[in-house]
Amino acid sequence: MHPGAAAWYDRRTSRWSDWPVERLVAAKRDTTVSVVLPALDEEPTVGEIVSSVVKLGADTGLVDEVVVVDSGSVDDTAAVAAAAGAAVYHRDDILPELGSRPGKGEVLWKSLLVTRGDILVYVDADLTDFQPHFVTGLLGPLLTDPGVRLVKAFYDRPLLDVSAAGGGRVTELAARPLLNAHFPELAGVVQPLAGEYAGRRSLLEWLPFAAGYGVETGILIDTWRAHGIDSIAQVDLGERTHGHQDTAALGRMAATILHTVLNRVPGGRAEGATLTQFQRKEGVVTPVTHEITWPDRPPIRFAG
Ligand SMILES: O=c1ccn([C@@H]2O[C@H](COP(=O)(O)OP(=O)(O)O[C@H]3O[C@H](CO)[C@@H](O)[C@H](O)[C@H]3O)[C@@H](O)[C@H]2O)c(=O)[nH]1
Ligand SMILES: O=C(O)[C@H](O)COP(=O)(O)O
Repeated sequence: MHPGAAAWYDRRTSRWSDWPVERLVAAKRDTTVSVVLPALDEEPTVGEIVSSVVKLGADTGLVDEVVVVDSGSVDDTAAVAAAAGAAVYHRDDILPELGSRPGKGEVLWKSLLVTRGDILVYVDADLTDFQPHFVTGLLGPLLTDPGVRLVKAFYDRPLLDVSAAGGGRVTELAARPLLNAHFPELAGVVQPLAGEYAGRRSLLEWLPFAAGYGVETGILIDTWRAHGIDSIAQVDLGERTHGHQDTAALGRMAATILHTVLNRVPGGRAEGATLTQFQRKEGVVTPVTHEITWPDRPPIRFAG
């Protein structure tokens, strides 16, 4: 590992149990916290997560608002989330004059306009084992160290037998090799694609947001470039289970992440914005071309 990355790993890695609720309550004072769930057709899971975060807020005061940003769901995600106590916004209703692009990056970017927290905690809406310590663990380094601006989660994924402590397939086959090659100072980040992370508004409002599934990789690289490695911390949250996509969908995710990384390499540039995959249709192998990326959204400070 890059020596700077190894030293960072030792300094900036903690476990959720290092951050007891009482300590965080004492440290929070007048800092406000928004928990944001990006959601595309997550009706089966979103309600339970929202209820659990709302209860955490009511019990401890650590969460000031819970917001779901709907990414174009066709199921009852929005109604279920609202019934569970979230403020729900549809992506098309935020900055409507700019239209809406598909993907997760868009809704995280737009979430900055409908939340007011000094700290934003992002949680995926498809988790099947959400626990309140996902939020408290991510808040720990931010509430106790003013030098920390971004906190990434990592966890075991018990349903997969390969390298439970590692990331998913895109993490191991694309994101990690790319980051080690182009940004070796970030090689100590256990799960760069984790959808659970928290950042200061004062950081996030000044960053561009990469499209779709490039958003995590972009935020990580851009935070490191703007503020250095010690502005980032990571927390072991224990175990996490979530929905899984098929290989073709993950191929498109990997392509988006490849574009995000290459566009941040000095002098680098990814060509095109499409990925051609192949399907057999009525006995004939047929190319299918997907749009996989769009230009970054600019820092919301310049767009809102
Ligand atoms: O167009 C989209 C696609 C996804 N989501 C939501 O984003 C979250 C994560 O999406 P998911 O498809 O479950 O991602 P994974 O396949 O699990 O991908 C992993 O890797 C991605 C790339 O870094 C991260 O964005 C994810 O958070 C991380 O869990 C979920 O709440 C989705 O509903 C949207 O809001 N809009
Ligand atoms: O995080 C990742 O690398 C991708 O989302 C794939 O995860 P999975 O292999 O757990 O489905």
